[in-house]
Amino acid sequence: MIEPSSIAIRASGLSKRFGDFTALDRLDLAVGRGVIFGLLGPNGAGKSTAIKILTTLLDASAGSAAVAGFDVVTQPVEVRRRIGYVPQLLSADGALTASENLDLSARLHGIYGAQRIARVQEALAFAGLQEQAHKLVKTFSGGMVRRLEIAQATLHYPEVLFLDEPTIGLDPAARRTVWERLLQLRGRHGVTILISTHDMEEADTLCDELAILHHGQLAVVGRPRQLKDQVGPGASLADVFVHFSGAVIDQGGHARDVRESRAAVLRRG
Ligand SMILES: Nc1ncnc2c1ncn2[C@@H]1O[C@H](COP(=O)(O)OP(=O)(O)OP(=O)(O)O)[C@@H](O)[C@H]1O
Repeated sequence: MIEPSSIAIRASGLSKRFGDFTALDRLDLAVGRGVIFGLLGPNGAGKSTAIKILTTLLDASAGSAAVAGFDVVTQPVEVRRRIGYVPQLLSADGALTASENLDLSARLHGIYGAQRIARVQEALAFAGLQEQAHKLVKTFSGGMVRRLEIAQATLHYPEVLFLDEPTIGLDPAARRTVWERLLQLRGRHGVTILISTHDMEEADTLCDELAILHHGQLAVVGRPRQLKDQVGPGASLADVFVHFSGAVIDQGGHARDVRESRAAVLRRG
């Protein structure tokens, strides 16, 4: 049993209906501080909907949620001050340089003067983009853009970071670099991280705990090891996913084809 004060994200009976369609159905979650938590589920399972409600971008139809100790409905400003959010679609501006993007994020978070200059430098170092600081983001690889976006989302030192499919469309090396950055944030700053992912390796190696959503409902929650043991001897996380969601996994270990995703920087050209 986790002590209430050490819970960074709590959802109770969280539901979302779009007309007659129920996208999220009475979701209960408790994510401890400093945990890297993965949300898995087939396309349309309700992962992004849950993230949008927890980040105050969408109102729930029923239930309640608290992030960093504040209610997402009654205290949205307090929640926003304490979270970072990396959305599924690109959020960095391709027509600006890395440095300008970070500067903009700092201003949006009310960070000014010498502190802003220092934070931007720190963020460039964190993203490994010091040498590209003055290059336009539209010239960056997908991995560089993602590292920049994570740096932008953490410039104000959030307690909780939400990432919607952070490594989708990235090559294995770029994906690992993103994982390293996330582990660094958790290790050095104790940031709680919630990610949605279709990538079984990411879920297995990066996440401390996982929840599998299916048709908007929580199918199962637990540590990767526990979930594999629950399914049977020698079970992989892909087996766990198929067992609890009934969905298929492609040959790359992904729960769906992601070719269409993140057409990346091209659309900014
Ligand atoms: N604004 C909306 N209006 C109507 N239906 C919506 C809306 N947003 C989401 N949905 C539906 O709700 C369901 C859950 O969508 P959601 O984006 O949360 O799924 P997901 O698990 O994140 O899927 P994916 O892995 O494809 O990103 C889907 O069937 C989607 O079509």
